[in-house]
Amino acid sequence: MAGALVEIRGLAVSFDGLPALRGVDLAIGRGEAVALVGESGCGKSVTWLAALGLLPGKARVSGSVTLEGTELIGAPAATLDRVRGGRVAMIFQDPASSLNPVHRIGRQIAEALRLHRGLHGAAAREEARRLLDQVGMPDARRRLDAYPHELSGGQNQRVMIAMALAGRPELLVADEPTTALDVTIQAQILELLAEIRRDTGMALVLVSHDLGVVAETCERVCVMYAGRVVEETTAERLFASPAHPYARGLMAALPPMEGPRRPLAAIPGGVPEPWAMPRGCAFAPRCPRRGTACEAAPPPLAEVAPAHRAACLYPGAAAMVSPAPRMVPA
Ligand SMILES: Nc1ncnc2c1ncn2[C@@H]1O[C@H](COP(=O)(O)OP(=O)(O)OP(=O)(O)O)[C@@H](O)[C@H]1O
Repeated sequence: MAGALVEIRGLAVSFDGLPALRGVDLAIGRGEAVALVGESGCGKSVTWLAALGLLPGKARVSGSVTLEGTELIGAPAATLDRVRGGRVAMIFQDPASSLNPVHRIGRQIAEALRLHRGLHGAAAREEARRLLDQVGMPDARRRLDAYPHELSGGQNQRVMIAMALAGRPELLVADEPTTALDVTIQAQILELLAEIRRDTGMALVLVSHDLGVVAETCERVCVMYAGRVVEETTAERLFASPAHPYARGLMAALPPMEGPRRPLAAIPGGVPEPWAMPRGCAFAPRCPRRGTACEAAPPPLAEVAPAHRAACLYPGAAAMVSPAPRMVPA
């Protein structure tokens, strides 16, 4: 993507010699909202933890992640410290485990403001209050003195978002930000993220396994499978005409919006274990449309239509009886 804010190329990660990411390619434009979806363990979180240098020391990382041209993989700790919580912020599923239980939330937000904006004392406290107001915390001034255990899960997630905003990020990565919350609160938090994006122009990456959440919040969707991006297009197009059989399976597993209830179509089989990764397409063992070519080498992520890429030799709508493989340049 020309002039991308973040460009990820060939990102590979392994733990103890076992692959978790196997060459992820992904670009995020300025102000864009992109969803990363896929089954548990496909590498959605590891992608961003690797990008921000947050993986444990045993992780082996290769490939490239650039933030407006600055390489982050292997960057000095000081560079990563400035980027994390500054230009790129990340929030996680369980706010309680990210907040410090023994410090008042005002102090925790003020600390983020000190680190990333050099604010101290009354100025930091006033800005912390403003941020809590911005994230819709009721009675923000009084809440500055609360401890995390005195707030609800939804309120703690708002605190996490306020802390993330403290560094005026250009990109917020929200990793399953609503999974631990009940349904009505989920909707409020998603609306809040959308509103902040509109107001600040920051880009948003939403990591989620919930396609409903994705459809409402993001313009573009990247579907991951077994450590790779297998399809990437607009949310609208993905829902209307998914090209990769895995994405088609995910769509078929969605409950209908209206009309009579029908049983959920499950994708038979499971994600391959890292120690038994197929040589070719990782989805081939589960794929109703696989051909012998699929087992030879992993298909590249290639354009199937304008602004629509899929890593499949037989992309498209109808199941074919005797498919002819798509020609891919060597
Ligand atoms: N610290 C770690 N040590 C060893 N393996 C790890 C570690 N962190 C992640 N992995 C492995 O990396 C792979 C990708 O994990 P990741 O958490 O990115 O998946 P995910 O798509 O975000 O799943 P979920 O939706 O469950 O969060 C998994 O096989 C996981 O077991």
